[in-house]
Amino acid sequence: MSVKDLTVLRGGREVLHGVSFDVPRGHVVGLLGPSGCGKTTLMRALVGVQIVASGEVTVLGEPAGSRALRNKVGYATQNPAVYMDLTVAENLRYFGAVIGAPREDVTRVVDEVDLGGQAGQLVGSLSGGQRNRVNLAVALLGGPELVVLDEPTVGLDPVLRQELWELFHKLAENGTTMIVSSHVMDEAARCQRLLLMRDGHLLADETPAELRAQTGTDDLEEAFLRLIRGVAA
Ligand SMILES: Nc1ncnc2c1ncn2[C@@H]1O[C@H](COP(=O)(O)OP(=O)(O)OP(=O)(O)O)[C@@H](O)[C@H]1O
Repeated sequence: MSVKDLTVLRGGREVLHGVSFDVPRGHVVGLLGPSGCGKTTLMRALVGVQIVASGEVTVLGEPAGSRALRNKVGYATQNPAVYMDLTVAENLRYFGAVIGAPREDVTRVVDEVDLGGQAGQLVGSLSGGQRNRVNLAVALLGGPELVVLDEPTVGLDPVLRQELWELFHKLAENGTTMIVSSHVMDEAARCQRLLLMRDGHLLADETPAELRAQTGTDDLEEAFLRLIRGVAA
């Protein structure tokens, strides 16, 4: 996947200012940065639903959003986009049918997000964290080659967060590229690559080890702050 000189305007204001990076397949990539820095906008451009002012976004060798990518890219938005008056399984069967996923995929993704016990429950009656996991399960239907997840671990307890990160790595080991956004730096250490953003600019594109070495601290939150101060200096 490659992004070249991507500029995006939202509400008449430039919110991404010429962002460029490459992501190799089968990596877990963290997209990190403070609220409002442009993470969601960048993710929208990757899945091809964002109007871009200029630049190029290429996904699995195709222009982002092209028809050939329809079944190859999974996207979970920050706010769950599932039907409240359907059960977990009904939602997954419905979205699976839309993208032509095999029926047995429903059981697989329900297990992956650990919602086996809630499969027959109405989504409207689930907790916020469980609802987020239904949203995540939808993104995993059909076994996409690129999965883009907007803050998938918000509101989850530490055990579940740990399990989801293990799932992301398992999927990546099988060749899926995972782009996962977060605004909490303690998730950064769980990623193989980090894209650090601030105010619509990409500040860094490196591994956690490289970031630690470059900034001279083991604490990734502090590393991010040092990077910002360095850029400002
Ligand atoms: N529909 C819109 N109209 C105008 N401005 C927008 C719109 N959507 C987003 N923006 C602006 O674009 C910038 C980037 O927003 P974006 O949602 O990409 O940030 P983010 O890093 O994902 O934030 P968060 O972590 O809070 O979700 C922000 O300044 C935001 O106010």
